Parts: sequence; C-alpha cells; structure tokens
Amino acid sequence: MNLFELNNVTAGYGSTPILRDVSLNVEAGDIVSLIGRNGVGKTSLMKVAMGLLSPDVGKIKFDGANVTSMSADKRAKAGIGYVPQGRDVFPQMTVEENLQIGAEVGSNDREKLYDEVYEYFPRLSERKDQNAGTMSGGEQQMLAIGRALVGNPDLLLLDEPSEGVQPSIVTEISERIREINEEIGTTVLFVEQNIQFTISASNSCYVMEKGQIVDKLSKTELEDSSKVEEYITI
Ligand SMILES: Nc1ncnc2c1ncn2[C@@H]1O[C@H](COP(=O)(O)OP(=O)(O)OP(=O)(O)O)[C@@H](O)[C@H]1O
Repeated sequence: MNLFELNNVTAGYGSTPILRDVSLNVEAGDIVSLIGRNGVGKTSLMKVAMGLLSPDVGKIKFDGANVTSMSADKRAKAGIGYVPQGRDVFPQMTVEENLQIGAEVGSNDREKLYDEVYEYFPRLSERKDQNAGTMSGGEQQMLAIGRALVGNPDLLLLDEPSEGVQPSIVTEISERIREINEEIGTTVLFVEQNIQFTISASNSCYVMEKGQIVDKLSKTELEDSSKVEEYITI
C-alpha cells in the first residue's frame, strides 16, 4: 500500500515552474530517497510534500486521503514529520525544549517518543539541557530528526540529512534511520546528494533532473553505485 503519493505535480514560485509533472510513491514501511544535483528542485518537492508550497497542478495523497490543499500544520497532525534542509533547530532553546516543541506540532493522540529519541541518539540524552545552537552540525541534525520523531509520525521527510555533518556521524545517522524504520515502522522519504548515505539508508531511489523525475533505481541498482554516481557527480 502506498502511504504517500505525488501525482503529476507541477509547482513553482510565482510564474516560474520548478517541478514539472512529478509523480512519486512511497510504500508504507519503506525508505525511499530522491537524488539530484544542486537546484534541480529537491527541496521544492519536500515543501510540496509537507504543504509549504502549493502545487499548481496535480494531487498529493497521504494515508489514502487527498491532502493536496491541506496546510502544513494539519499534515503534521495527520502524521507527517519534516526535517528541513539546514535543520532549523531553535538555537536558544535546550535539546529538551526543542523536543517538546516537536511533540506539540504532532498529533495529540499519538504516544510521544521521548525515550526512543534519547535511546537512538544518546548524544541528545547527554545534552538535554544544552542550548541547541551550541551543538555540532551532526548533533543538531540528530536533534532535528528527534524533534520530528518525538511526535511519532507515520512518514518522516528528511531534506539532506548529511549536509554539513562529519563523515562518522553521517554513518551513525544512516544507521539510526534504518533502525527507526525497522523498529518503530516509520516510513521515510529523504533527499540527498551524499552517495554513500543514499546507498546505505534507502531501498530505492528517485532521480531528479531539472524539476522532473528521470529515473527510479532499485536496491540492486543502488548497490552498484555507478548509476548513483553518474546522476550526482558533477
Ligand atoms: N522561495 C523561492 N522563490 C523563488 N525561487 C526559488 C525559491 N526557492 C527555490 N527557488 C528556486 O527553485 C529552484 C529549485 O530549488 P530547490 O531548493 O528546490 O532545489 P534543490 O534541488 O533542493 O537544490 P539544493 O540541492 O541546492 O538544495 C532553484 O532554481 C531555486 O533558485
């Protein structure tokens, strides 16, 4: 069953179309990636998925419902968690306070996953009272993922989780995403330019060029990294 679908979406800013006739499916329980070079429209696609950018044409479905005109806050309550590019943690707030905000953004009916977030990311547990702005890029990324996860979303959208994160932490984050998916059952759609992260963390991969989906790579095609390299190496 598809948990999330974009069907023939065209979207942009003002009269400039950025996404052109984009269709993409994410099955419940899956981890799917989207790769593409700088400026092809990956972040715009994530914004459309979250409800921060309205499509001019096309349809968005989440959990069987048409959410095309649903606002971002309602999508969050319905079970979509979003980690934006650059993370956007609240720098003057502590780790704990950032997580509390994440819990409020999500649905009130869902169990909150504070314990799980601290188990998956012990660095956050050790820094509960530290201001988020004083943490490293990797720790802030963990916090941003934790802030989205604490509300117990069905679908987690991650926009370039490896960006500005040191290599050893990139590996740690990809392993945690796999574990969260396997143990909690969270479905994940992420955007990346990091080849290793894409190969290790996802089961299949859409490729975007100039606002269009031009290929979908299976797990086998991903594991033979040459195709991924061809699409994102400059
Ligand atoms: N708010 C905006 N207003 C106008 N144009 C925008 C806006 N945001 C993005 N764009 C343009 O849309 C195009 C796609 O940008 P987008 O950020 O979606 O690409 P991307 O693939 O995520 O890039 P990157 O890998 O560099 O993050 C770019 O040409 C960008 O300049």
